[in-house]
Amino acid sequence: MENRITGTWCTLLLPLNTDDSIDFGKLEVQIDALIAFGVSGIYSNGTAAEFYSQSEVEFDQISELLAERCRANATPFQIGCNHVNPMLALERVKRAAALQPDAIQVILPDWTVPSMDEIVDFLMAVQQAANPIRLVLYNPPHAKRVLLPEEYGILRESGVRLAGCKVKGGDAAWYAAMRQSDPELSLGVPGHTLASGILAGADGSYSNIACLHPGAAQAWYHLMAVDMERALELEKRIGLFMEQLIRPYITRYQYSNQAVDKLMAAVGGWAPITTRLRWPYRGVHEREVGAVRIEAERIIPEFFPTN
Ligand SMILES: CC(=O)N[C@H]1[C@H]([C@H](O)[C@H](O)CO)O[C@](O)(C(=O)O)C[C@@H]1O
Repeated sequence: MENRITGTWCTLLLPLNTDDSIDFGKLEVQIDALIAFGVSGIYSNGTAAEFYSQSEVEFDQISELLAERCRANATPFQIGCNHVNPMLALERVKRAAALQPDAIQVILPDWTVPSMDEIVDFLMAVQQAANPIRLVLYNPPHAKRVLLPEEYGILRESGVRLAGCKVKGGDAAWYAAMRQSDPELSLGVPGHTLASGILAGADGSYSNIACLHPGAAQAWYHLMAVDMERALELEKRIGLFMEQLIRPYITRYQYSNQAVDKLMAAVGGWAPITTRLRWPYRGVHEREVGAVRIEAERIIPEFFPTN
């Protein structure tokens, strides 16, 4: 089982100046803070890191910085090579592979719905470009095509060897079908339900609540191994926090997932991250941060350690 991708994986979040340029100094501080918390791993360029609006030069700078800091500190890292343009995604994979990450993440081609044959063609080329670096398929619920468990089996039979997937998860039948399709696939699920996810058969998470506090999210992951009952009790309160304080920004005010991930980081205050998102997406206003923090501290004090 030692090859499985487990634990709490923390996303990078782009620190942006008021002209929308990236503050690389602050990004380095953020990466070093994540490393100091001893998290299971760090990844770049998911949705939360705003991969969809980076230039190729910025992509390279971010990947190189992450690789350099993680390698110096023996911290596992994955590079997101996601791009809605499959040609550019493939080029990103070639450049990222040279940095020797623990895995490379890719999304499926995502403008028109890809057929299964097209998906296999895409992933076979990506696999060859990444070799020997392993692949994680980032297939979120909002992807144009969300793969069914049996389709992971088709990928495997076609020669695509995925190390992991980053997905929404599902019920007991979904976990059983995934295991049957590809027993070697590490199942990475959302952060705020990780304890029940682990009970059901997940390996780890690409975690939203690690944005709130990476150290607390990691401690929660460790708690799952020693006292699942307490971990599940904390999950209930994390759920309350999400429902009461975070989800309304999405459902009522139409903010994006990445907007609330950055809001959580600003609320947690563990690194210099503001709520700003790159144009044209909107971040939650900074003035909301204080009020959310007061309420959040009441519900999940574990995420606001004092030292
Ligand atoms: C609820 C939750 O944890 N959301 C996280 C999602 C899911 O892990 C993924 O979509 C699989 O469902 O991934 C991100 O968007 C990402 O990697 O950028 C970060 C976000 O915080």
